Amino acid sequence: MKKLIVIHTGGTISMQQNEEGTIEPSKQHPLSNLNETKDVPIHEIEFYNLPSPHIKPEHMLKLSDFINALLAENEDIAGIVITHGTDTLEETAYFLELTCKSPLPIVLTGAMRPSNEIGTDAIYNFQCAVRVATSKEAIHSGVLVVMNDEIHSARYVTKTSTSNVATFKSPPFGPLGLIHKDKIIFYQKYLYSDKYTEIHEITKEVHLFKAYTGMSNILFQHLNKNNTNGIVIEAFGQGNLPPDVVPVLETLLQQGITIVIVSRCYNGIVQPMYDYEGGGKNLQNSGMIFTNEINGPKARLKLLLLLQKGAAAEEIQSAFQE
Ligand SMILES: NC(=O)C[C@H](N)C(=O)O
Repeated sequence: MKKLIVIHTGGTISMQQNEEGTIEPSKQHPLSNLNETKDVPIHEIEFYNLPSPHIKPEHMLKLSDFINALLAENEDIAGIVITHGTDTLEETAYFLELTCKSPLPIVLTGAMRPSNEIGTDAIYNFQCAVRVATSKEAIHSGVLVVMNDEIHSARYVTKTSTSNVATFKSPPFGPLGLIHKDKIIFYQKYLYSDKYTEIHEITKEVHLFKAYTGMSNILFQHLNKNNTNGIVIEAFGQGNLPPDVVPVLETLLQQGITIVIVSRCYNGIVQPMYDYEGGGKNLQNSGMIFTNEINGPKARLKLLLLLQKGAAAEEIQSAFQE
């Protein structure tokens, strides 16, 4: 029988509530040796024990290298479950989507309440992730996130509530599938596929900004080609910015800094519709790249990987059109 690999990285799912009611990392992983989750042989690895706000792209790269090597060297693996803090889970999931080669299920899960708190979702989410990662339907479905009886794709999933257990949603299209008591059903097929990106280190700097009314150019003025390789901006609506920031952004473009525009709306697409100062048409004419269906943090990771691999301007442009 093929085995399941479980990789723990930390987060609330790895923590315990103490007597004061606050949540802290625990020495012994609370989900280790859980008999009720083990219908398949499980090989467990404590890769990190980090709250997810401590996770950096460097950690993600190490994890992705480890997974690629593990799957290349072993034929007896059915799938992989990764436990992770929920704050940045969607970023690690998308990084793995961009950098892991295998069609085998890679499923991330986490918890909003630690395993010793009333109403914990830790054990249940873990058990569901194990079921999905060992299901045939999950093969060739991209990197998945399993929380609260739902299966989401790494590309679309996002954390929407600070504390509710039903926090993970895929705003544009909903979950790919649902986990029922006796079966797992995929209701949507994941058609999209980001190209595999191979990188070996992280040295590039990509910054993320969010547009707001009266946005000042003060922050952009501190950027230059010596401290910045790329910028992602969550722009207004269909991809528009306040006019005041445009001249400084154009200067940065002239220095060879790549600028990618996503929307700060979580539904709909960006498109160069408006032809006024700061309007999308003007931004695109200046050389900014528009991209859809990924949020700011994910676009930032994608740009980081593309720049890191040394992709030329046309390759970056077409990767963001995928
Ligand atoms: N629910 C959680 O896991 C949140 C926690 N702060 C983390 O991301 O590590």
